Amino acid sequence: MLLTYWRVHLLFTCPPTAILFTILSPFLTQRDTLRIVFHALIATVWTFPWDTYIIHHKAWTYAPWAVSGTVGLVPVEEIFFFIIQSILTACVVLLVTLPDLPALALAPKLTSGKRSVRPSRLLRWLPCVVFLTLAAYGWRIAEPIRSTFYLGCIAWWALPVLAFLWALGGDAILLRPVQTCLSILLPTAYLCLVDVIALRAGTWHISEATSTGHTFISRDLPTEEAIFFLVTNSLLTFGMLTFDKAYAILDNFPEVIARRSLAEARQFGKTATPFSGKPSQARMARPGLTPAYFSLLIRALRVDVLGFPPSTRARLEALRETRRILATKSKSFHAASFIFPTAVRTDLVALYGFCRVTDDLIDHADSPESCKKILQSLRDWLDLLYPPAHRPGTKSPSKASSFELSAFLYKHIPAPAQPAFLLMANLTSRIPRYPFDDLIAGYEHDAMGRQVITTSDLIRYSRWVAGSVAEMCVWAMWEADDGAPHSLSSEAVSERKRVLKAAGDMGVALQLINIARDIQEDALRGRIYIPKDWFDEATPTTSVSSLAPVSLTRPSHRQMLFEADGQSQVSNEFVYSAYVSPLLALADHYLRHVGKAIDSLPVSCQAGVRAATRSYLEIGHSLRQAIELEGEDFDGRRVTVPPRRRLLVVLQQVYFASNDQRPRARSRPADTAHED
Ligand SMILES: CC1=C(/C=C/C(C)=C/C=C/C(C)=C/C=C/C=C(C)/C=C/C=C(C)/C=C/C2=C(C)CCCC2(C)C)C(C)(C)CCC1
Repeated sequence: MLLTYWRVHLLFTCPPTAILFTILSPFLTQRDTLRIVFHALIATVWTFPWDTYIIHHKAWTYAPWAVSGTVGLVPVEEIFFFIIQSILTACVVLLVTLPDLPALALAPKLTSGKRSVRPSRLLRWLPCVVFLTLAAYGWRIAEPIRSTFYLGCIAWWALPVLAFLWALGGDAILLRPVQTCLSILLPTAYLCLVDVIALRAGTWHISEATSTGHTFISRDLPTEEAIFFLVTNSLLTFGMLTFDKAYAILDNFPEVIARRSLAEARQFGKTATPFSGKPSQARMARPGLTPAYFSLLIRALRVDVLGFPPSTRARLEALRETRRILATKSKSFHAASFIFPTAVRTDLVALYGFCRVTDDLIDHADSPESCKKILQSLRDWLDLLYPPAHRPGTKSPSKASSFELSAFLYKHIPAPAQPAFLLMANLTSRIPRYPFDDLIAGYEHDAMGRQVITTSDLIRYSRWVAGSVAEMCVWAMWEADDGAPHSLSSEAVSERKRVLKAAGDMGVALQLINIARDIQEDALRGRIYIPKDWFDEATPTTSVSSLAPVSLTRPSHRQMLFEADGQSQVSNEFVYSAYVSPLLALADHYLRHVGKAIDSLPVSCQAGVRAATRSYLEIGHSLRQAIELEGEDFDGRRVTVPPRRRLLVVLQQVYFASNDQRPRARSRPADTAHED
């Protein structure tokens, strides 16, 4: 069977591209699509005239039976090749950089004190000089009658663009050496293999007169072809990573981009007010093949990262440190964050880092007084970040300067926690104050040893500690949504309110599952979150009796659990199932509207939220299974979900979640008359 040019594509270039595209599709953002389309376009525009020129000089020829038609001298299949290779390599870049935070590749880690910037400047400019020199040499040797024609043509055609890309993004590319090498070498190796197959089948032919005759690895692979794929994949990889650099600056350090107008400058300092639309100008630009968008990207790329002002540099280091802490202390969160688009991921790292370190500060406080001091410091921090609302007739309160913020941190917050505070300060333009206040109220509840008396106390507590965090995440997702409208209609505002309510409910549900899993562990730490009145046989409330009908009448339950406080172990006679099941039923109640609300989140975040929620719900599922099997003998051990099962659930949610598989309540308790 003759291997026509279309067959080469159908058999060898389309399938891997389709597979990679399908793997990536749940994670693709508008920006990614734009990057891919841009590269396919520019590859075609840049390569077509050059290809016409080398075909004209017969550097390469194609068998007439192998092509279906031509545009000028160039076969249509060849034009398709420019496009498909761009998509293939762009997908490889996206895949290998999926777990990255591109902001961290903006500048090398600050080591002891001030580092010399000379080596980095040298590395940024030296390759440009080398590329341009080689391009000039290529121009000299690219005479049509010489055996160096094809090699020379590749050099003068590709190397000036490589030099340009290196000048724009070389510093960021250098800091991602593994990702860069993989993105270039994997498609290069594969396309060389395809090339060998096509050359052997006679689909196309490289002229002996205009090539050096050297081969690489295989006898059938001319060195020029290997170099050709190496440089084209380098062009695509450098281009993709340079876009990443621009986005990292726009998303994380918009203040360093030259401000053009006073209005724009004001926007940078604006704090989020509920539903005011998108606050930051730099993030507001909608991706598109428009001059305005590209001029914004170029402005970002013109920033000298090594010359970042100290406060910006400090934030970059804070991000690095917070990410390091999360990667060691919270592996599952760290892994789960890969599912989110990078613009959201940085904010989620900042949020989670802040929650984690503030929780640790409270947990490790050595006395109730120091606990109170920490709580007060947290509130003072919020006052600095969110000046009180401006009242008519009074002087408008101004935001604290970065000097004031640093001075506050230095005085009141232990050094290891400071990076997380610094990062969180960057979120105030996207997340309003109220969920942070709620979180602090939750900390206070724990720190002051307050008791959970009623079901509504339990729900309020769960809203404070978990619902608040879920709402913060939703705010971060909206802000990073590049497809969101710039001003919101009244329907969009009510939709957002509904989503925020559902996010709060989801936080409550997940916290209830957490409590159900950790009853024993919490009791050993002196914390009991089961409402006290669930133990009270004398006055069972309607809702409690419907939720926990089985063993509330057992005389010794209340005593046993509360006696565990301060003792070394919890009695084995405690009937855990009597409290775990109602807690799970209550969680189901709060999950009722969650699935629908997830569908209203920015599309690029839906897979991540679904996967994170679903894998958490698996804990509830495992608890239920244990209770179904063991009944009243269930001993309250901390159930875990095996990593394989978790991975499966995540994959299923990311790739196959249909409406009936999305996170939702299992069943509705008979009586769900909870106050909340
Ligand atoms: C020839 C030949 C062939 C093939 C072909 C092909 C396949 C091609 C491809 C090609 C390609 C695939 C190319 C590519 C290119 C690319 C480029 C050229 C790029 C550029 C870029 C840029 C320039 C960018 C820039 C930027 C950024 C990055 C950011 C923002 C801003 C700006 C826009 C500035 C064969 C083997 C068949 C046979 C023999 C011969």
